[in-house]
Amino acid sequence: MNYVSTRGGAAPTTFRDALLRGMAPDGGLYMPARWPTLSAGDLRAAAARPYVDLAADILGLFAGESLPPAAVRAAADRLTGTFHHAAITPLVQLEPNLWVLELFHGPTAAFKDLAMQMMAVMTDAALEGTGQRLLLLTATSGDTGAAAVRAFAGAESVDLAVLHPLDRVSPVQRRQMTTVDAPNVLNLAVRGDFDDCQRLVKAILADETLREGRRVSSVNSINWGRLAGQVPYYVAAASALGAPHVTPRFVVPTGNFGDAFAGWVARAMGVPLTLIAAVNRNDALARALNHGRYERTAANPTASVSMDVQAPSNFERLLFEATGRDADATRGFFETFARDGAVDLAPDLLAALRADAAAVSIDEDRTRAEIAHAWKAYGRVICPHTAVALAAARDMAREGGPVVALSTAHPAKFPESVAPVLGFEPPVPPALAAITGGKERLTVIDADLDQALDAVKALAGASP
Ligand SMILES: N[C@@H](CCOP(=O)(O)O)C(=O)O
Repeated sequence: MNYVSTRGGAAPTTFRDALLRGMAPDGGLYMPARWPTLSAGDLRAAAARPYVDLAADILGLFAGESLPPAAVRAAADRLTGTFHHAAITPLVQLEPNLWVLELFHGPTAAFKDLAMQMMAVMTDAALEGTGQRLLLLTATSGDTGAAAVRAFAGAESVDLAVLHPLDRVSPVQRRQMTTVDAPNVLNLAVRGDFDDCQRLVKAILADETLREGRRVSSVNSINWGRLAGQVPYYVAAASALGAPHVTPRFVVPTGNFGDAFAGWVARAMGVPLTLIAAVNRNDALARALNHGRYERTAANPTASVSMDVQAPSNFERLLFEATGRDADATRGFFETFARDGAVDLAPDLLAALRADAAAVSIDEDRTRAEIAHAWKAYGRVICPHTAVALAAARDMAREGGPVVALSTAHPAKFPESVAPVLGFEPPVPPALAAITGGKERLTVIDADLDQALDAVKALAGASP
């Protein structure tokens, strides 16, 4: 299985190399050269299989021969030891046509653990025997950073730099990242928003001087390894609902569009499903799909902090596909976007994008109302991100056919948003029980490439 860049200027490469690069050297994102397929029989069987078996098979399809099969199997098996639910991703029915897919039973109580735990094992395998050190970078609006710190803190051959927007992640998310005392982890709190952090990560990845003597990659969903690890739960859930004979709608709370794009991938592999991205009032994606103009604005703080994203990285993958894999058009689009901050979508391109995904924006009042409704109607305490998805999903369930809202994080990560609505604090799950005290370690920087590079070079022991 080969991987190609969305911008067409990088040589095709392997899964292993894509994993260890994070982004293609031409600034594009890696995509499989062709989509592996699941047969109708695979889909019928998936629901009855243990999640880790399904995950191992799907990861194996993407890894090809570039990683030993035993490493891929060990990556999937890691979920058994680290998740607090036997089903790993339980699907829970709320109403006749409405389900939530619980993705928060991992060690940091967010869906990011599903792929991140597997990436840690695959990364070890990819580095084995190379004698190389790997510098990993991640931009986070809260959940990815926590999952990355948990997965890579103390890793022998890895350094990890996590950039989060200062004061714009929840206190629990921040402490999950900053109270871990590991010499290979650096937390940078950036005066800016998530998009500034992601821009800095992409710029650091492009810095050739850092690459002397080490590999440099990212554990954001720009890395294909992250997306591959998020495909299995779509397959498992669709199969449980009757695929291939049923076409469920998945409503995905969306920030960087990685989770939603993993759903797109499942469909490309043969899973019948419809994709709806639910965003908060940071609605660049919804404006693009609904009004035809992709425009970056500063991110607004919301209760669903992890979705405070206005330049979702994986829109590039969706656009690449919607252009019929036209790398020149994709490169041109994102160069214009980087320069002007806005691009109008041509009618045929917009139609192709709309055939792939829909998007709805849920405001803060509806988010709070949905948290209240979920408690009153179902006795469930949900996080603000889940509330954004569930608000949209409930509307759709009335139209008929199965609708699944992805429940991406545990509410105890966001007590400051949930408690004022419900009048009580969300119960704390085992994964979060230990995160109350502890000294915090973080360095505050401006949204400035030189400051970020200096800090990252100090972590990696590179010459300034
Ligand atoms: N929602 C994210 C933002 C980064 O997303 P990713 O899936 O690209 O890592 C977060 O919580 O950090």
